[in-house]
Amino acid sequence: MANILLVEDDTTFSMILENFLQKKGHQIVTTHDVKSSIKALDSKKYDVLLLDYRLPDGNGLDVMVAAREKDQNVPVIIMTSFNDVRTAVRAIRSGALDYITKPVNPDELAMILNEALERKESAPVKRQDVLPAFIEGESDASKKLHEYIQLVAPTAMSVIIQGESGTGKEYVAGSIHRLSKRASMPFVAIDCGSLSKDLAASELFGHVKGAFTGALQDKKGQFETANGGTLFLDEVGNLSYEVQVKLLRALQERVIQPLGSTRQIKVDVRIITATNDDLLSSVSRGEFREDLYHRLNEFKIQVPSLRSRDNDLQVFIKHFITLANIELDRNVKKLSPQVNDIFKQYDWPGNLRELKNVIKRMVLLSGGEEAGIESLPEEMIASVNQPVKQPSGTDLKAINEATEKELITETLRKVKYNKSQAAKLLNIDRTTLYNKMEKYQIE
Ligand SMILES: Nc1ncnc2c1ncn2[C@@H]1O[C@H](COP(=O)(O)OP(=O)(O)OP(=O)(O)O)[C@@H](O)[C@H]1O
Repeated sequence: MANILLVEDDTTFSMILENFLQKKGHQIVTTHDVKSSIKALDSKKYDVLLLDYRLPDGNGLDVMVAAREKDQNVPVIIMTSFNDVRTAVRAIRSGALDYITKPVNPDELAMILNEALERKESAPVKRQDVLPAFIEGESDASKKLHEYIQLVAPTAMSVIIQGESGTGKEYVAGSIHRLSKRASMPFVAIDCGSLSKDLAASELFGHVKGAFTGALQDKKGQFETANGGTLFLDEVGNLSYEVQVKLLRALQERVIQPLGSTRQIKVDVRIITATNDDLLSSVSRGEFREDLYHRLNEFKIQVPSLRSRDNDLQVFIKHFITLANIELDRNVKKLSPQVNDIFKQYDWPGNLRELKNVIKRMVLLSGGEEAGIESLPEEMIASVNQPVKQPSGTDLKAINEATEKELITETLRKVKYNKSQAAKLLNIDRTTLYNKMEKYQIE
């Protein structure tokens, strides 16, 4: 039995979900907008937050941020329409555990909920003693990636791993650790995106009893836990300025000081960080310390997007089918040729994570040995089959906007979503590009 906060503005759908979840033995509190959800967070601790993305007075991420601020670091599942999958990807980037596309399939929801409840104990810090299987891929981009991993792994260098959401940055970090001299020591992964500002310092450096309200006993920081091994800081750009200062000191002087303590603790930790964004632009905006950036950036690895990994798609499809078969006790052997075609054309904004999720859903819904098009979300099929619709008639403004949107999307795709390069090609400045991306909801 879990305590679930369900936030959904469609009251009929909300009731259906509530009934379904109650039948599974869970206790549900339902709210329909951001404001009442934030109130509901004050009255109770939840095990999972199940949040619709679009809400009348904001969106699901607003509720997630409020929860983090109230120290409710619970798993968050975002419900979104397939067309908003890019939004879901952004949600994962900001610390949500998973997303589910509407229309919600009950079996899929039950599966994701169970996973969330299982993982609840360990979020946002994961200590991995056994790292999962790492698939190398066959494309040129993969070969280059592995060359770099092997090159940097045995050294003591700090590494920044850059790449779109879901490309496998944490997997790359784990792989570096496994191939390093520290392999027999801990690998600790921290998702800085899901840590509230106050929590981050205590999570990293620990605290002593009474250091702040709520510090009821001494707590060891993850720096100490990872001593001798590797500390992986995902979404490092989200750390507050104060924590950045403390982190720099820890790296330069190799000592940490738990909050509220005068004790200095020696630590020997290799730091690997990951970011979705270009950290350098955060540096130029003054949001990320330049000295820390250089200390972290002794070596940079760019993880390729799935759409640029050519023949790797087939390798990963096979791998994820095997994983899903084991987990769901199914016997799917392959995807139908039609599905394969769609997969090749689709642009996978959520990269490997999205592929894994889509395949898991297909395996769950397929009874036989071949997963067919009927187990794919309809909108995914539509997104591949329908080119951008040009408005017809004489509405010049609408036609111009549609053309502009298509050109920006196409250019971004061409330069693999490098916004500086896209802005240059489009002959506009970056701010204009960002504004237009926002206007046309291009992620
Ligand atoms: N090389 C790989 N071999 C097997 N599975 C992989 C590999 N890389 C990624 N995956 C799968 O893709 C999923 C996403 O990977 P991961 O969490 O490492 O991405 P990420 O880039 O760190 O995401 P985010 O930007 O959201 O932090 C993982 O759950 C894993 O299942």
